[in-house]
Amino acid sequence: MSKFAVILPAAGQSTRCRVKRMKKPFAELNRRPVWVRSTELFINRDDVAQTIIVISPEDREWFKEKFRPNLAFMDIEIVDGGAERADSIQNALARVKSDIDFVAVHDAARPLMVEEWVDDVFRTAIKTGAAMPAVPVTSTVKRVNDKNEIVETVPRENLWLAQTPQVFRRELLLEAYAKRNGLIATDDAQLVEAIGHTVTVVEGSPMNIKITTGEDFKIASSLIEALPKKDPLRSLHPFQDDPGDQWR
Ligand SMILES: Nc1ccn([C@@H]2O[C@H](COP(=O)(O)OP(=O)(O)OP(=O)(O)O)[C@@H](O)[C@H]2O)c(=O)n1
Ligand SMILES: C[C@](O)(CO)[C@H](O)COP(=O)(O)O
Repeated sequence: MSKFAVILPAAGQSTRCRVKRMKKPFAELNRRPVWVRSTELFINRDDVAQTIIVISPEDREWFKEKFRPNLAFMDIEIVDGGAERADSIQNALARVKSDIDFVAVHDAARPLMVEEWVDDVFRTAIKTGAAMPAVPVTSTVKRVNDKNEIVETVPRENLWLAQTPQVFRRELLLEAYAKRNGLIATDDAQLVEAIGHTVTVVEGSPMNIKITTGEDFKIASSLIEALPKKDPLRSLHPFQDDPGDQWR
């Protein structure tokens, strides 16, 4: 069985969204912290051998104290975040063990992923070396200037919205970050593309939203009940190399 490390970036400043003055990964979504929802998806998987959460240095001691009960039951490493998301990932990547085959990077601010969707991305990454979920753009796309005037209608054919977890062979992601040269990439796939490696998209679900604003909390709260329920028999047979399932 391939061994995966999971990196959960949770070190952002959450400038677009504070809930009771708390940064979004630490706020509660339907009575459970966002970061816990995002982490528990991975921490109990048989194929996940290492879990790292990235926390801003300013939050580190507070985080360890506030979530001591949760952390007590999780074999999870806390790494300091950086100024940009890519800096945070780079810090965590340096701690990934050498016997890890694949690295999955999943925004702690995306608490609505479900197990079978993760299986699909993991399975595709095993086959291709690099995979990520995305959803096709379904609305018309406009480019707008700073006066809110439309300057262009962007052709939306073959445009997809990237999501996470983004999953890469460990050596590939290490090479991509080693050649980053300070590029402020907004996702990890961009760095892998930049070194010429194909990244395969797995069609995802629009329900796998990233909590960015307060409105997203309301959307996420209502979506939780709509998520596919976990198949109780699924965990008895972790995925093998069966044909890639389509997202339900
Ligand atoms: N320097 C950073 C920036 C972002 N993130 C994490 O990357 C994910 C996606 O980033 P985003 O949604 O942009 O979060 P913030 O940067 O906190 O949001 P904002 O831009 O509103 O400050 C989040 O889980 C965030 O905590 C991180 O670990 N380190
Ligand atoms: C990684 C990501 O979630 C893919 O859509 C997105 O790029 C994160 O961007 P952010 O500005 O750091 O939220």
